[in-house]
Formats: sequence, C-alpha cells, structure tokens
Amino acid sequence: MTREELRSLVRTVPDFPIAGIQFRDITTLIADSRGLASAVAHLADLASPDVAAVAGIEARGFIFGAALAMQLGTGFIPVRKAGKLPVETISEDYALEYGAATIEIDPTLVPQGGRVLLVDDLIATGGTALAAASLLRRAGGLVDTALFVIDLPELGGAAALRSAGVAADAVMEFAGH
Ligand SMILES: O=P(O)(O)OC[C@H]1O[C@H](OP(=O)(O)OP(=O)(O)O)[C@H](O)[C@@H]1O
Ligand SMILES: Nc1ncnc2[nH]cnc12
Repeated sequence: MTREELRSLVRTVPDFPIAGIQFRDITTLIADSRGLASAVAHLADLASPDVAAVAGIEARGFIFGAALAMQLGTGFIPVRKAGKLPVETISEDYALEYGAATIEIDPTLVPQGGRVLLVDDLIATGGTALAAASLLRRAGGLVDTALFVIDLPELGGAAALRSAGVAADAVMEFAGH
C-alpha cells in the first residue's frame, strides 16, 4: 500500500481523550488485512543499517515495534509503563499531550554500544520518545534514530528529538493536534 492509502486507514476521533485533541486512532489501520504489514514494511524501509535491537513503547509501540524487530531480524526491548517489569528497572518521568506518566526498562536487555532503534505508533510532543531514548542511552545503547507511523509535526516532537541527537522519521504526518 502507498503511504497515502495507509494514511486513509487512520481514524480521527475528535475530542478524545479530552476536548480539543484530534485522536489519531491506529486500530483501524492494524485491523485492515494489509494495513499492519504495509506499515511495518514502510518502517523497515526507513530503518538504518546495523540495528542491534528494536525498542517499542507500551502499548501501541509494541504492535509495530515487535513486528519490525521480526522483519529486521533483531530482538525486541519493551519500554514499559511503570510497575510492570518483574526485575530491577531504571525509569523516567515525562509529560504527555494530555497528562503525565513514567516509563521503565530492564537495563540488562540493552546491547552495550549497539544501535537501538526506537519505535512508536505516534509522536506528538516527543515527551514519551525522549524519555525512552534517555533510558536506552543510560543503559548503554546507541540511540540515533526513532521511527513512528504517525508524526504530528505541529507539536514539535520530531524537532525535540533531533535536538537530542535522535533523527526522527515517520510514515505519515497529520496537521493540527
Ligand atoms: O509524543 P508524546 O506527546 O509523548 O505522545 C505520544 C505518545 O502518546 C501515546 O501513547 P499513550 O501514552 O497514550 O499510551 P498507549 O500507547 O498505552 O495508548 C502514543 O502511543 C505515544 O507513545
Ligand atoms: N493526537 C493523538 N492521537 C493519538 N495518540 C496520541 N498520543 C498523543 N497525542 C495523540
């Protein structure tokens, strides 16, 4: 599928989860018989060489991240919401477009000095991805690229990632919040 065809599979839900937010819902894309595979193929085209591991952010980043890891022939590192991992973790707090949260990783999963490709469904303010990149770097990973299915460029997340030395790319963009 073309990027434009994929883009038409994203459902926009106004005023979710709060008034003023245009929620870009990827459930309609992944439920399509070709949508998930096509999105992952486009992500794989954007991936840099020599990826040692793919890291995906809970929850929607797990869907694309795990599939991309299989496509690239790497392992998958889950970046989890706080309190879910059964071992000693490192954590970061971050602000969201609507709220705040904490994410954690098991640092022993990160290949030392290896390139860790960060993946999520969507980048808005970039708070989540920046926190994840910071965690993966603290654990010894080389994080120079992050891939998203959707970028909301007006919220500045991709630019914030670039300022932190992480090149951000996405399969599609949506204007507005
Ligand atoms: O760029 P940001 O402003 O940080 O926002 C983007 C993040 O917000 C969404 O996740 P959410 O926290 O809603 O969790 P979910 O995947 O569990 O639905 C989305 O999947 C990204 O992870
Ligand atoms: N506008 C949006 N749509 C879907 N997920 C989001 N996560 C943060 N902002 C979002």
